[in-house]
Amino acid sequence: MAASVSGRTPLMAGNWKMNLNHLEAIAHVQKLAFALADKDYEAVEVAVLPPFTDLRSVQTLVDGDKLKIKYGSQDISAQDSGAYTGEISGPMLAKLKCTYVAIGHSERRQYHNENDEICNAKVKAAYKHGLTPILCVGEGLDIRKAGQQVQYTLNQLDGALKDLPAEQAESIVIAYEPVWAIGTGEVATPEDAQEVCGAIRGKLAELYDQELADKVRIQYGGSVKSGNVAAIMAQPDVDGALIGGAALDADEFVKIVRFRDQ
Ligand SMILES: O=C[C@H](O)COP(=O)(O)O
Repeated sequence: MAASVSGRTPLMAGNWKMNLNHLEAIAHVQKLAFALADKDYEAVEVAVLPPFTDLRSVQTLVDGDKLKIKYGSQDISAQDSGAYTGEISGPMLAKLKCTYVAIGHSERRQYHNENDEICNAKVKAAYKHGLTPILCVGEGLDIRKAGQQVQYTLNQLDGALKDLPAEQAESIVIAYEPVWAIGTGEVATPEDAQEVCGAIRGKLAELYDQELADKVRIQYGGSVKSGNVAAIMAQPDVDGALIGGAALDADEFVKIVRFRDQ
């Protein structure tokens, strides 16, 4: 897989949220696999984050057809096992050969009251079981209007990475998702994305060191589409995108993966 000038391979991840059942998931991944060619995977890492109920089907397809698409879950329990009704554990996700797990998505923070402490425990649970976290951070509209987006987002980062050793932190993926841009069609400008993604890299250098910070991939998320992805990806500290709505359309997702062609 080829890396960019930065040395970081871009990661395009489709977060399906609560969409597509397991049969639709198979059809969708087959469509992606048919459209994507070796040259796409050489330039970009491609991943999907389906609902839990789809993961076994996606695993069977990816394994059986030896697909290069990676997959992961949208959440993980901080616990390994036990009386936690409705939760899905790290060992279960590892058994399904998930590569990634999204942690702290703003919808989890908003609807399930997940705070930085919970995100921190989930990040540690992911590493404990060999899963790579995609840690989501980002400010709401009120914070943005107050001009506090950088400080707010860095505080979330700081909290979620508490006591995380460098050997783990160096492989984490951070997704900067301004909440006001999620599912609204209101995309942050490339400069808005760079401001916070650059600050995230700076914070990683402060918490660890510059070498580690330069390895970490930082995605932008929030109304990413084929028409705006190239300008966002042109920013020096943006190494991919976490795509919601547009990832549900296979043709559109493939165009996003091929952002270089635009
Ligand atoms: O995880 C993905 C983000 O929440 C972005 O969603 P969106 O592309 O539908 O705005």
